[in-house]
Amino acid sequence: MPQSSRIVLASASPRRLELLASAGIEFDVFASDIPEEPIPGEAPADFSVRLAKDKAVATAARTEGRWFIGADTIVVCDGEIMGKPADEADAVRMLKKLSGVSHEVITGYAIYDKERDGILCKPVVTKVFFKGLRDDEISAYVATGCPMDKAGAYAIQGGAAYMVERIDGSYTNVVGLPLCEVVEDLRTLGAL
Ligand SMILES: Cc1cn([C@H]2C[C@H](O)[C@@H](COP(=O)(O)OP(=O)(O)OP(=O)(O)O)O2)c(=O)[nH]c1=O
Repeated sequence: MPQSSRIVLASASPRRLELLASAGIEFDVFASDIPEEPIPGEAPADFSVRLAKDKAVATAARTEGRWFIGADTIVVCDGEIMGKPADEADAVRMLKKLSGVSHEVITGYAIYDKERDGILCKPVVTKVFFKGLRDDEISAYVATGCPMDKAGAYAIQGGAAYMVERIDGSYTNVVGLPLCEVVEDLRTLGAL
């Protein structure tokens, strides 16, 4: 594939890589290093889209390629934006808050076309309903270490699968990349 037509996934997330690869798309991967802090008063969806854009554009500035995909996943529960937990105590706190209630998972994504200097970006929202969690379920799950690099301290595709009663919306969006939307946009842009 010529350098100029390459798709680049601007991410260190193994979940995003697996999802995009599962669609049969050829791409390169370069991790971005963007600070992930909300601006006071920033709406959750705006925050996730801003980070997605920053990841895509920052990676494009230092890497060969044409289309750069950035994404950011957050959990929003009762107005709180949950990124990755700071430590195990924070993971326990997050899971206790998610127990027995519904929350939103928002993945903002951006596709930056370096050649045209244009960007397409949007947030995708999935509603997730958790069963009530017992304290021993939470502590056993946190002890696995799995929650530590996941927004909201859980992985729907991993050890937290049994905690999810149902979802309303895209499953791949919860895992980290709304595949249906991203593939459709790549086609519309002429990247595929
Ligand atoms: C809610 C949820 C999140 N996650 C993951 C997806 C993301 O990798 C992570 C949220 O962190 P992000 O900051 O969105 O992504 P990242 O730091 O892992 O990767 P990068 O910024 O380099 O693209 O949480 C799951 O794997 N399963 C889930 O059920």
